[in-house]
Amino acid sequence: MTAFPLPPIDRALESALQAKLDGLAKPPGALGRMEALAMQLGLIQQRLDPQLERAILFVFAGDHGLTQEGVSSYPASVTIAMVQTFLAQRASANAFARAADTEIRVVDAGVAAELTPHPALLDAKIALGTRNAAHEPAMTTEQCEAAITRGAAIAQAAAAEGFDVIALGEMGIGNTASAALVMHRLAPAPLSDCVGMGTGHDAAGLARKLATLQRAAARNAASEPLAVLTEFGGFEIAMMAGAVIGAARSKTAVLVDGFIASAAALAAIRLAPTVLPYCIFAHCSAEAGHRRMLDSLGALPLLDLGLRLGEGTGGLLCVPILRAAARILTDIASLDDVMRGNL
Ligand SMILES: O=C(O)c1ccc[n+]([C@@H]2O[C@H](COP(=O)([O-])O)[C@@H](O)[C@H]2O)c1
Ligand SMILES: Cc1cc2nc[nH]c2cc1C
Repeated sequence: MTAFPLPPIDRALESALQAKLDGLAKPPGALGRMEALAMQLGLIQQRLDPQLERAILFVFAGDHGLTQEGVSSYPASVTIAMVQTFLAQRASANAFARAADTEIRVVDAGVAAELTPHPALLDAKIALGTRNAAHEPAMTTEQCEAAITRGAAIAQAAAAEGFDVIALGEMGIGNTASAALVMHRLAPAPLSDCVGMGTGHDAAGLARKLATLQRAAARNAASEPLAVLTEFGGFEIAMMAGAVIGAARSKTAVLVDGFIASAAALAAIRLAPTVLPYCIFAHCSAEAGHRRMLDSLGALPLLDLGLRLGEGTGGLLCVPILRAAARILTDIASLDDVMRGNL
């Protein structure tokens, strides 16, 4: 399993969607990028009247062996503590999810502890954290493939359940280091352009993180997406990459959050370039490499609010924007009807 064949999105409806958008009771193009978003949703769902009401956020959680090198300013134990916080409905993502009327499920992709079962926790654990990518491959090829397959299955099941959009969030201390290595090889871009402050480093911490990642990168020259994920990825990153592929297979929009979720989308796009039109990039994170990563995909994020939290917080803020975009095509009268008084 190293190929993920997916036919290109069908653009046959494009001209009918454009004609419908142009015929609504507003000057053509006057809703700016919201119209492009409406078009994207119409093409994803293959409908002139796309529906976008039910949203779900999956928070993929995983631990990283790289934390043994001091790449994060927080201890690895924060990952499990935050998983408990999501389940207690008390994290930032929970607050934003309530505001966006969106369900959250937490996915244990590879947290370094056995977790107590919970109705909102999906056990998809590949292993108790990755290995230390500074010294050895983060995971085996089998683990990487299992994570991608599981992520795809999670997204496909959510689409079958009736969710109209799948938002990707993550939690994993050390995962900006892993995502930086993935970006370095897959954007590709010089490592120094991919490494940022993560949860918060001073200049010395940032220099130490870059030096550690240079050592990790020197260990292996992988440039194929599956090999890059195996060498440098995290279980939550590989699983989110799979979720992007699963959403695209299900013709379902996928809302990509910040730097780490985008690195997963980048890996999915390198594995299967035809998934790109299913991706909606929520925001540009304050993490240093994110703008360049988005540029390398030709992606224009919806928001730029200086967020650098992850958890899917940026994606959640975009859920109402997506709902409004779909309603352009379902709720607005045509200019013809307006001029004829046909309301
Ligand atoms: O989404 C982002 O752009 C983002 C940027 C910086 C940090 N984070 C979050 O912070 C954690 C990773 O930071 P670090 O420094 O431990 O690598 C992880 O839990 C992410 O959800 C997320
Ligand atoms: C407290 C805390 C919450 C987070 N949420 C996502 N990444 C995080 C990192 C920390 C440190």
